[in-house]
Amino acid sequence: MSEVRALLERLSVDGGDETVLEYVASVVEDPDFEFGHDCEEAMDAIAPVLVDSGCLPDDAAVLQLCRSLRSLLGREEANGTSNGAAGPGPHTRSDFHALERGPVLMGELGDAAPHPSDLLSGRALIQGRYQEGEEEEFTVMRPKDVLKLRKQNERAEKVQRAAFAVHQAQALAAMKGKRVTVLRNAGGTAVRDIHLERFSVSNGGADLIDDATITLAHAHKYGLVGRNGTGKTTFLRALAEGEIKGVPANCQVLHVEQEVMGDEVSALDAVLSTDLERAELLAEEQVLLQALEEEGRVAELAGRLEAVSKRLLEIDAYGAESRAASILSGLSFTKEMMDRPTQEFSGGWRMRVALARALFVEPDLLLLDEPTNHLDLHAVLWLQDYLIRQAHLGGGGVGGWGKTVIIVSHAREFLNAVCTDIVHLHARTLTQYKGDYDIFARTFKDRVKTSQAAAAAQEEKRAHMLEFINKFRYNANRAALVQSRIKALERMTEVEVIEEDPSYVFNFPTPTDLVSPPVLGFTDVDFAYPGGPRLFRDINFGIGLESRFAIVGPNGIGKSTMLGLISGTLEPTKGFIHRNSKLRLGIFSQHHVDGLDLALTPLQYLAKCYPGHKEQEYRSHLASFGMTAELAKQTMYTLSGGQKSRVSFAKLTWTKPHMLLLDEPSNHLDLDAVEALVQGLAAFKGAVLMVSHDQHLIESTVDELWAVEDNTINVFHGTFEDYKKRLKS
Ligand SMILES: Nc1ncnc2c1ncn2[C@@H]1O[C@H](COP(=O)(O)OP(=O)(O)OP(=O)(O)O)[C@@H](O)[C@H]1O
Ligand SMILES: Nc1ncnc2c1ncn2[C@@H]1O[C@H](COP(=O)(O)OP(=O)(O)OP(=O)(O)O)[C@@H](O)[C@H]1O
Repeated sequence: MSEVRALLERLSVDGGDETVLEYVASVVEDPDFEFGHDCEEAMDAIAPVLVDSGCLPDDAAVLQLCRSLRSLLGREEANGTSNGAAGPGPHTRSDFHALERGPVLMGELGDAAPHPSDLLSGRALIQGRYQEGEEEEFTVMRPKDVLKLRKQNERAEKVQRAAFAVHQAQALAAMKGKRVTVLRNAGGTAVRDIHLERFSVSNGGADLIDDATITLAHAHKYGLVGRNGTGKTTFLRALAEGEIKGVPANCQVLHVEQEVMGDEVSALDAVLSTDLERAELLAEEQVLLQALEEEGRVAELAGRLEAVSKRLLEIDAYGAESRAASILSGLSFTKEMMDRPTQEFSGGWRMRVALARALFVEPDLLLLDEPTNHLDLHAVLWLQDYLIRQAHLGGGGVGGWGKTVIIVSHAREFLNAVCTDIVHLHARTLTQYKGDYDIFARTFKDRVKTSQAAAAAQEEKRAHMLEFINKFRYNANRAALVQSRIKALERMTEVEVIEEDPSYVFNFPTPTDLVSPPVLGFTDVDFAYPGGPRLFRDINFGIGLESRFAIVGPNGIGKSTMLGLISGTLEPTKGFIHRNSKLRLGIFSQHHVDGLDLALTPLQYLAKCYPGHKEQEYRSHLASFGMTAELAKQTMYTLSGGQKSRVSFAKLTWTKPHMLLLDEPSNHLDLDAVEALVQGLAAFKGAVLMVSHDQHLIESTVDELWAVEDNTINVFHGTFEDYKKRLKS
């Protein structure tokens, strides 16, 4: 261990956090690292991460550490100004939080700014990359200043990366610490309605819900809807973490947000093991039976064995396995998959295990966060039926549902099928509506109209009164009337205007060049993953720039694989795929978030992916997918699901592709954004190929359905509704 690392460990609370200390050591040991005047720069770089991770209690402790480190590394300041008493450092934790909004960007450098992308991407002014005609837009900086700025940006990026590492470590620890258990009410009063009164929710300094009050009626199914980034997920988290008052102490709340941790336990056991009482009783039964057999202690053990067996029957312990299996099967697990260790499943499938556990546990309040995003159409239809059917059974208890559910979802059909009520998060308030999504949408529209009409009428009335007052103000005969108008005017209360959300536009740029046919064609293509079964055989088709189709098919049949073959990320095992060398593709993968560098801001990310442009270009491109200037500067791990999707859209369209390959593009997007996507795709002049189970998106954007079945792909002659019926049957 280096001396620096040892010093860090010695001065940290409880020896510090491994990841954080490694990071801090690597930062300060960098020969280019500058401590700055009285360790100012060092504080900038390491104080936030050390304090936020709990390694050091406050900035004062970090300042002392910085001074010790500087002396250890022999980087004392020449004038020796640094030996003052320890006190609060010049930089505070809020500086660090400000960094979550990105490092200093060029817009903040005023006229002295060099070409922004050169700095964003950490390159080039030094290499003399200015293009002709651009000189008038900025004053050329001295190379020394550019280097300094570049270093600042690099340092800021390092801090962002450390913050992200800490965030991930914390999320992992929280996930490990979560215990999901079937709780049985030991004679206490069953949980009925839940009243949440006067609560507020914020995240990273953003106020998301302000002084809201709602009642969750027992066994109702609530759809929680609202624009991307309004705070739905944050609200559910706060509810699950017990941060909102009003949830009774005996109310079990379960939030299905993250997949289960992968280990050697099978999917079926991962579900069954949530019933701790059952597991313990079964184990005890085994021990008792064995003792009876081996030691013959009948008189001593019979009583306990009888009690254990009675309780096992009471809790339907022997029916649990078939119940767990039927849930997993509904979520598209085959028998073989149920016995497979969870560590062998992808994130999406482990998410389904988490969902299966929650359905098995039947908590008093179940919180589902965009459940349909992880499911294939078959599983979505099953879940929909499961929640409705079980709800109608009512009453709860083993086998029944009848518990309260809040579902965050942007899937209109799903919300309509399942929800009894809608909770709308809008303008930092929560409003409850009876009925399904469509009823809510109509009612909300009416409320907006009515409130605007009432406000307009009020305004007109006010204007009339003012006119009267002004006209007769000096008329003694009308003095009483004027006085009464003034009083009435004072008494007039403001009419609350419900603002509609501003409309979105998604702008898919039109390619500036054309590609002549043949654009893309499959000739006798076969495909199998190494060691896997053959997924496609003898596939032949062509795609032009006017093609618009959705690939449909049951789960695991090969839809995403087909998109991979079309895009060239997968090679056929036999046959040939022709792709015009001029063809540019824009690919939105189902797991697009995995491709984002979450420690960066959207601006930094675009500049890294496509260097050599002005900051304003990146900004306006991000804006064309609804990313505001604020969001463009926020580190991406702090963005909501829908906000991250927008960054992916911005990235894939930067090159002005001729063909869009979209795998579940509407997942995470709010309904208005899906509408913007529909309009954007309609206006797009190029090919659109998608995999989706979003009925509205499919019906409004593609001309054909291509169904994958029996190792081949064929045009399906019928609507998506027809296809759904076929899948259900
Ligand atoms: N550090 C931060 N600084 C500023 N804003 C933040 C920070 N962290 C989170 N936020 C904001 O808080 C909000 C959290 O959104 P949340 O994920 O709860 O929204 P959501 O309604 O679930 O969105 P979606 O529909 O896209 O899933 C987002 O707008 C996000 O940008
Ligand atoms: N990289 C891989 N290596 C091996 N097998 C894979 C790989 N990716 C997918 N598979 C398998 O290939 C089959 C087809 O997968 P694919 O993801 O194309 O199906 P899909 O129809 O898109 O499914 P979904 O609806 O779940 O997205 C599945 O059985 C899957 O387990």
